[in-house]
Amino acid sequence: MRVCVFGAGAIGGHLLARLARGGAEVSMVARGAHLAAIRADGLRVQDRDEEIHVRPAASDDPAELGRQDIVLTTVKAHALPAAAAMLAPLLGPDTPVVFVVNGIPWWYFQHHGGPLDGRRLPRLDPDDTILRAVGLQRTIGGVVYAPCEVIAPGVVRVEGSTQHRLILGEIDGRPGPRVEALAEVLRAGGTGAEVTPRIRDAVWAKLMNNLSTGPIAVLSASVPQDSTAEPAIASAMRMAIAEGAAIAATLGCDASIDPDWQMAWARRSRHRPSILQDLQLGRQMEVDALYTVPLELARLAGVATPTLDLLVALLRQRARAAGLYAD
Ligand SMILES: NC(=O)C1=CN([C@@H]2O[C@H](COP(=O)(O)OP(=O)(O)OC[C@H]3O[C@@H](n4cnc5c(N)ncnc54)[C@H](OP(=O)(O)O)[C@@H]3O)[C@@H](O)[C@H]2O)C=CC1
Ligand SMILES: CC(C)(CO)C(=O)C(=O)O
Repeated sequence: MRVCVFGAGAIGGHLLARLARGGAEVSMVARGAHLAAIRADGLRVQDRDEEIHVRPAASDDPAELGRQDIVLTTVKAHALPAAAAMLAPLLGPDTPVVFVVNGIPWWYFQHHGGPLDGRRLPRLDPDDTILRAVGLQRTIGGVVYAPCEVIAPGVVRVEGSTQHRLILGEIDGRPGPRVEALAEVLRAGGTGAEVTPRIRDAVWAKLMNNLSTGPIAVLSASVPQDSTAEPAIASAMRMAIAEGAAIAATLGCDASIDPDWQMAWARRSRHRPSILQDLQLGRQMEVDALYTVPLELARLAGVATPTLDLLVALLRQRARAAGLYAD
């Protein structure tokens, strides 16, 4: 199976290493110092007590990598429109594209059913750029659990505080050999992979994690383990989970998150949530998919979210003040 990971930073590097170990013929689109390091010395992924060293074909020009059996995009949500516009050389007539991304994905209401079916999310896909470049037939949803960080160009570290897994789902819920085949290679590579007919449930379940830990991490400049030690913060995290679950339920999803499990994870985690990494590294912050849009959906669904309203307003203000978000 020829697989290209477009935007192989932290998450993409982790998945690429597992795909390579599972037997896929892997390539990656990257750029800058990270690309230069990988071209010179391969990609090193430190996962708990082992290091996976791979030497994938790597380029900033997809035309050099050619047509693939499957493409995974692992760029931040705000980088997707530009990335989508570059995908064409990687796509054969039937090449699927898995969008591995946190937050509400651009395709959320496509094949959704009911009165909201087909609704666009212009904050995530302005002018339908992604929709037009990729199309719905190719689109597969991807939700990932794996706390990762690029710790030096060409080097990714994966934290061990959670069970690593990629959850895959066709956006119309049909069972599909293409998602099963990818999951199989990932499992062979030693990481978790699941296929679900209800990918939107998985989107919301993961969002509970980001809603409860991301804004607080940014505002306190702390990892979850340190924040949860403060009772008032831990209580705000529980409120955020309850409000997020209420939005999901009103939109017909089961976020099926056990708040005690989520809090127990937070108490163990010394991972810098990726939104805090963005702030501290001076990178554009992934605010809209993870925070602005979920609250817009809350308003659409008529759900009150007072705790999240405050946390997200403060986060947006912090991101603007840092010059890493404009809106
Ligand atoms: N990190 C984590 O622990 C987790 C992250 N996630 C989610 O996964 C997604 C990816 O996050 P993460 O891996 O942390 O992000 P990273 O920034 O580490 O990786 C994205 C990579 O894509 C590159 N990129 C972006 N646009 C292009 C382009 N046009 N051409 C070539 N390369 C490009 C970036 O390069 P450059 O740096 O030059 O912009 C960067 O190397 C996000 O939605 C995030 O929320 C989910 C679970 C955990
Ligand atoms: C918090 C975490 C690691 C959850 O897997 C995440 O999604 C992120 O860092 O953005």
